[in-house]
Amino acid sequence: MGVNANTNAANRKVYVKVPASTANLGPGFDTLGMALDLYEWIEMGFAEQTKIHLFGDQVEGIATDKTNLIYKVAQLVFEKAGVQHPELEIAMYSDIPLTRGLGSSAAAIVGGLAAANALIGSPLSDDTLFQLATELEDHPDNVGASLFGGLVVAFWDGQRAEYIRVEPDERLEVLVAIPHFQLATEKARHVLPREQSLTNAVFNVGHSSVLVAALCTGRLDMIPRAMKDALHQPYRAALVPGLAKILAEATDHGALGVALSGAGPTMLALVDRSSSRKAELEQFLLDTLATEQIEATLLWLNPDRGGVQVLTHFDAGCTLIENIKGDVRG
Ligand SMILES: Nc1ncnc2c1ncn2[C@@H]1O[C@H](COP(=O)(O)OP(=O)(O)O)[C@@H](O)[C@H]1O
Ligand SMILES: N[C@@H](CCOP(=O)(O)O)C(=O)O
Repeated sequence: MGVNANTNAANRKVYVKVPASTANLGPGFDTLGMALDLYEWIEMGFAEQTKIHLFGDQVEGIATDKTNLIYKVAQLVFEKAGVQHPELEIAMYSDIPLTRGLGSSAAAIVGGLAAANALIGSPLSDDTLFQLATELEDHPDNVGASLFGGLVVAFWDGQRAEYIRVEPDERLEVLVAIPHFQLATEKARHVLPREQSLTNAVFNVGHSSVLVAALCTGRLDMIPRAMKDALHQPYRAALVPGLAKILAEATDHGALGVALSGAGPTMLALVDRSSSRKAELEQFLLDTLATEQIEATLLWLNPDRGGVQVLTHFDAGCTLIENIKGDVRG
């Protein structure tokens, strides 16, 4: 994370850009995450009175008072650093859809932590931010990916989270089908059984291990067999019409592997970017969801490799939205 620190300026502002993420990648329940090139931007500065401005289509229902998640995580950073800044001006623009399994809450947490830390001169290390983010999100897969970018293999034992970042294979492209309905992660976790069989545990340890090894060694041919799960997708399929068929058949239509993205309802296919079957895969996903009367948006994405970025080239005279349009998105 690059930081432009100037801690003394009361009118100082920082800007961060934070990627969306897909968690689990099938068998890696709560342990495998990949950052995606879909972003949220946050501007944060000190203020006399707290003001929160939200821009974009993906902000419905987000609080604009001190209950806002970004405000609250910023206060955690200040507390941890031993400073007090109760009044903040925050602006946020996001392209990450809410409650769809693309890590919007993790992006808000990571973006809020990174912005607040940069605002006070970055006293907290990346590892401290990762520990804080994992505790807040309750699992390290999304937050690790949004923080560090790329593919993050992680675990959390309730005390500490550990991770290894893996560079995603250049050949990997991602197709997501984002249904036009929301599914809160909390609800999708409630359908999971508290206890699992040894058979399921062994199935997932094996598949997840081989999937990680395949992703680390460029064995894309192994992804179709390794990207299978017994711990969460079978239970969550009841919440996402069409998921069971898509999981069973997408590899027959050109996907390397397919999974529920995070807790859903978005479905994600890994695709070899040189594949000649992209249109066939798109049609299969749309037809399957249409049969279930599910409207969905398809998006082609790439892995994000940089994770959260503290931006230094924003124009302090512009609003966040003007900056994003002008400088970031061209
Ligand atoms: N930018 C944001 N600012 C504040 N809260 C946010 C932001 N993004 C997400 N959230 C909170 O996170 C919730 C979605 O989290 P969750 O159910 O885990 O879904 P997902 O992370 O898959 O999008 C939203 O309903 C909202 O409460
Ligand atoms: N491992 C978690 C991931 C939730 O991700 P989200 O993007 O849906 O918030 C889970 O599967 O519950």
